[in-house]
This record gives sequence, C-alpha cells and structure tokens, in this order.
Amino acid sequence: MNRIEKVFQNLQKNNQKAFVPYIMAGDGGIDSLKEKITFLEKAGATAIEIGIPFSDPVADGPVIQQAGIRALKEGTTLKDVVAAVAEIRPIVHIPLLFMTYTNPMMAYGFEQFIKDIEASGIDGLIVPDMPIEQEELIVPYLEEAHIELIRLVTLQSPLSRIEEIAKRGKGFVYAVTVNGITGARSSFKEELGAHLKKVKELSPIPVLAGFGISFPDQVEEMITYCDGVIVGSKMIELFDKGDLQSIVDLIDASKIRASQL
Ligand SMILES: O=P(O)(O)OC[C@@H](O)[C@@H](O)c1c[nH]c2ccccc12
Repeated sequence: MNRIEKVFQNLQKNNQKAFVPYIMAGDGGIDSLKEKITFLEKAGATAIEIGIPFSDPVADGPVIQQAGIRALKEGTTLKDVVAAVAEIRPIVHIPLLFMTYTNPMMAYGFEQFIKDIEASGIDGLIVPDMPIEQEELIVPYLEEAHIELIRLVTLQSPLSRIEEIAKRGKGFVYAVTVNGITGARSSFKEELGAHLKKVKELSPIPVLAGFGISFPDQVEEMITYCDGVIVGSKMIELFDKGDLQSIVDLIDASKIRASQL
C-alpha cells in the first residue's frame, strides 16, 4: 500500500486530522531541505509537500514565488532535489510529495521524471496546472510507480466535476479554499465551510483544505469541515524568520482541536 493511503487510514482510525506543510526545495540551500523535513516530521507533520523551484509558477503568491527565486539563485536543480530526497528517505517515515508544474516535467521527460522521483522514494505528486483532461500524460507512469496523483478542486468547480475528480484519486483531494493564488489570508468566504462539507460528501477519499491558512485558529476551523490542512506560505515565512515555535504551534493546533471533535 502507498504510504499516503496508510497514513490516512491510521489518522481516520484514531480520529486525527492531517497537517501537511509545504516547503520550497533549495530555499536556504539544498541541505536545509533535509533539516526542514526531519524537523517537520518530529513536530508531527502528517506528510510533507515539497515544491520544486520553477521560473514561472503561475499559481504561486509572492511568498512562494520569492522562495522559488531564492532557491533558483542557490542553483537548485530538479536533479539536486531528487538526490536530496533519496538521501533523506531512509530516515523519514512520513509520506513525501512533490509539487511541480507541467512544463518542467515535460522538459525533463514525463516518463524519466516519474522514474527518477520513484527511485528517490516520493509517494505523491501535485501538478496544479494539469487538468484531469491532460493527466493521461503521466497517470500510466504514476500507477506503475505507485505514486499518488493529488488532484485539486476549487470553489468554482461544478459538483459533477468535484465528484469526477474525487473518484479518480487514492491519496486525498486538495480543496483550494480561495479564488486566486497561494498566500496568507485574514479571512475566508462565508460559504467555504459548506463547500468543504460538500466536497467531503462527494469524495470517497480524504479532503484537505489549502491556500491562505496561516494561523492556529484557521487550522482549527478548517479541520471541523474536512480531514486536514495544507500550509505553505506561512511555513516558508516562519522558517525564513527561524520561528520554529510558531510552526510547532500550528501543527499542535490541528492535533488539539482534532481530539475535541
Ligand atoms: O501558501 P498557502 O496559501 O498556504 O497555500 C498552500 C500552498 O502553498 C501549496 O500547497 C502550494 C504551493 N504552490 C502551489 C501551487 C498550486 C497549488 C498549491 C500550491
């Protein structure tokens, strides 16, 4: 069984919620990737989404864009990221996912890319600019590699499409919580709770909310509607500031609230 499925089965059994941090590979140098992964696992992260730096990240807000620029300035290549993950995989137990865009995968060659990330021990892949109509380009290779493709649904996806997307997946559904790009938000649309509950109703697999989640109280609220959260921009900001305690507090918020639900 894929590590992602196993982890979610365990969460469900124990009435826990998922907390998935996003970090940018190569931001702070490639060696810091390994340090961040081990820190996050120890702090209680369910899985880690690792961004591959890319020059044209259309869905990324300013914080993640800047992190990508810093990583590229460090000279980080896809090969470096794959090698770093391969090195750390034997000592990390939680699932590791890559987030990348269609273009860099295509430039590398879809088949070769998936072979190489499989060899490094990656468990899941998120490709925000690849609609389900295009995913046949990679799904056959991913299935062979036992890597889960994590698909996104948005506030604007019609219910029939949400259903179609949810039933294709085995890992989890990524429910985008805002219209627009990644980055901190002070508030969410009033109808978000109802939307997340609807996605959950339609989905046979767990539903995680992501985009704009930055504070413990937002984590606590989101997990009342779905199975967990993904936090990116805030993670990057806190690592950048060296504020590791606030990272621990965010992760703890998901655990404490879950135990009360
Ligand atoms: O940064 P935020 O607002 O916390 O959002 C999550 C996010 O960073 C991460 O999942 C992500 C980074 N880049 C993306 C592009 C598309 C979809 C998702 C992402």
